[in-house]
Amino acid sequence: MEGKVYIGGEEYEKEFTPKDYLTTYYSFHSGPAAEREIVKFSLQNLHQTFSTGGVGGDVLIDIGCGPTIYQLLSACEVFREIIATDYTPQNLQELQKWLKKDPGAYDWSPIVQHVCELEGDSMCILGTELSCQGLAVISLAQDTKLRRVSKPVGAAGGRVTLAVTVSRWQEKEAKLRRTITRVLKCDVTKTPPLGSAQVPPADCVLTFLAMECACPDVDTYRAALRRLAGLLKPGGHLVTLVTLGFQHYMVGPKKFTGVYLEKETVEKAIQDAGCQVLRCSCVSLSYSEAYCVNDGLCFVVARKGPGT
Ligand SMILES: C[S@@+](CC[C@H](N)C(=O)[O-])C[C@H]1O[C@@H](n2cnc3c(N)ncnc32)[C@H](O)[C@@H]1O
Repeated sequence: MEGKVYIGGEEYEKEFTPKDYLTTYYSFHSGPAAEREIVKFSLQNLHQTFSTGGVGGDVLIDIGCGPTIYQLLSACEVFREIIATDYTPQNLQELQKWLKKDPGAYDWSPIVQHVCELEGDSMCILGTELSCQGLAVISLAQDTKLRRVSKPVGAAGGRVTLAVTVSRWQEKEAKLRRTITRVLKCDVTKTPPLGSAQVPPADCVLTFLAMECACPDVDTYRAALRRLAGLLKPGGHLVTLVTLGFQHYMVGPKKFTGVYLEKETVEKAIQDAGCQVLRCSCVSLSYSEAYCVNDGLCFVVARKGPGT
């Protein structure tokens, strides 16, 4: 219905179309620059957090994962198990399609390749035979893509040594598929948020762009963050990306709203949930106006206190 605005929970089940959401916000190469820059900001922060940032462990729970996997590409290198959760059944089905390599699954490969580049791909030195025409022969494993070959760094006795950079994006996809062990329903407005599902205390709870959509007001947002902190081990990390000044966003022709948040409200809610903010990076990036009205983004890493 024209002009209708939807809000978290049940309306997502009726109105949210995963493919519309994915093509609008995650068409990495072919979509608008604003959406691409936001994805790059997310991937850069996630890469930093899960490589040099010291966040890792046994279990990561992604809350409000939607139909997306980009937010888990760096984490899958440093967690034994990832539990992906969302409110909306069709989002969980879309995620399952990707996990099962269904032919209709969304193609995440441009984003996976970008993460592999952030991680430096892999540089290897190959000793290769020279062919009778004097060309170096390089054999690559089936799941690697050649990115760069340097000038020879050495040559002796019919063999030449080359520095080669290969992209291992398919290996990365396989690793993420292995690491996501469970896909569960969640509702952050309910206690417990994962219903009757038994999950171990998490080393990390990650939630990207979901709480501001799931919660209609600040009190609900604050209560939801307390529930998320309740899923963490003492000393575990909360990693979140929040749309600041959020008013609404479009999923195909449907308009969804949520809670308008400022940086201070986010930080205070995290602290009052028993977590210490370790890092808070806010940027003035906004989505294309036709898709989403917001005023910047905030990436936060926080740690749950020992006695909470
Ligand atoms: C904007 S999407 C974010 C999806 C994904 N995390 C991303 O980064 O693109 C918002 C998500 O919040 C979820 N959501 C809505 N209400 C919720 C609730 N009560 N509990 C948990 N998730 C909810 C929706 O199903 C949707 O997947």
